Amino acid sequence: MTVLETTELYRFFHAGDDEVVALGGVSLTLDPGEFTALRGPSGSGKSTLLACLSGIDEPDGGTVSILGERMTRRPESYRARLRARHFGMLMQSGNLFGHLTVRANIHLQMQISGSDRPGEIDGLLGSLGLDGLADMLPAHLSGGEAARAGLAVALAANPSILLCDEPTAEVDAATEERVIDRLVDICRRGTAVLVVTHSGALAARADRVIDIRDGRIVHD
Ligand SMILES: Nc1ncnc2c1ncn2[C@@H]1O[C@H](COP(=O)(O)OP(=O)(O)OP(=O)(O)O)[C@@H](O)[C@H]1O
Repeated sequence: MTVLETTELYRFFHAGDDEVVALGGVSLTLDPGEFTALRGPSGSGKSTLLACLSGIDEPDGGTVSILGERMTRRPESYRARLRARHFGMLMQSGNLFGHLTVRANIHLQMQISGSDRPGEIDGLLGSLGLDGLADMLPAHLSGGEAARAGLAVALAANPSILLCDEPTAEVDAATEERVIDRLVDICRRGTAVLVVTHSGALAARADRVIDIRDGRIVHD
């Protein structure tokens, strides 16, 4: 079964008299175990698309369905429930609570998603090159470490779909390979993974590369 399906997604923003078409009719499906890279220049609509796919933002037109259940045009509380149940997310704004350690952030996500496995936290961090950082507060991490800690939180949900915005920004090549290995690993266990990236190394390992320009898919 398709994990996520969108039909003709539109999203408009207004600044004074000007209208920006952030999404201009995006239709796509993501299947279990599929590793998809999403590429596009700055301002092409990548973050807007992730926000609409996850129900954080509501598109102005079109539908999003997760495992056959429509998410669009539902109350925010309904969308939030679907998001908690099915999605792992690493957004640009970050997804770590600043007053909790990395370990507590991951543990909280496990509890929210109903699979409390605290014994797996150190292994998860190790697989992302974050050994020894479990008891740090997010403010004490570098940008790249914070992004990977955010990815650990997203992975801890054991999600049906994982959405990541630039998970390998600010990391060296060896660490990037570890992160990509971890993404491939969760895909092989059935998660649909969609990653916004500018990384050639990541796109080369993806099953599928989607290019977006001016809010439209120009290559899939
Ligand atoms: N809240 C908003 N209000 C007004 N315009 C917005 C808003 N969010 C996005 N936009 C506009 O919509 C377009 C798409 O933005 P979006 O952030 O989705 O692009 P992006 O591809 O993620 O860019 P980047 O790679 O720089 O993060 C841009 O023209 C942006 O200025």
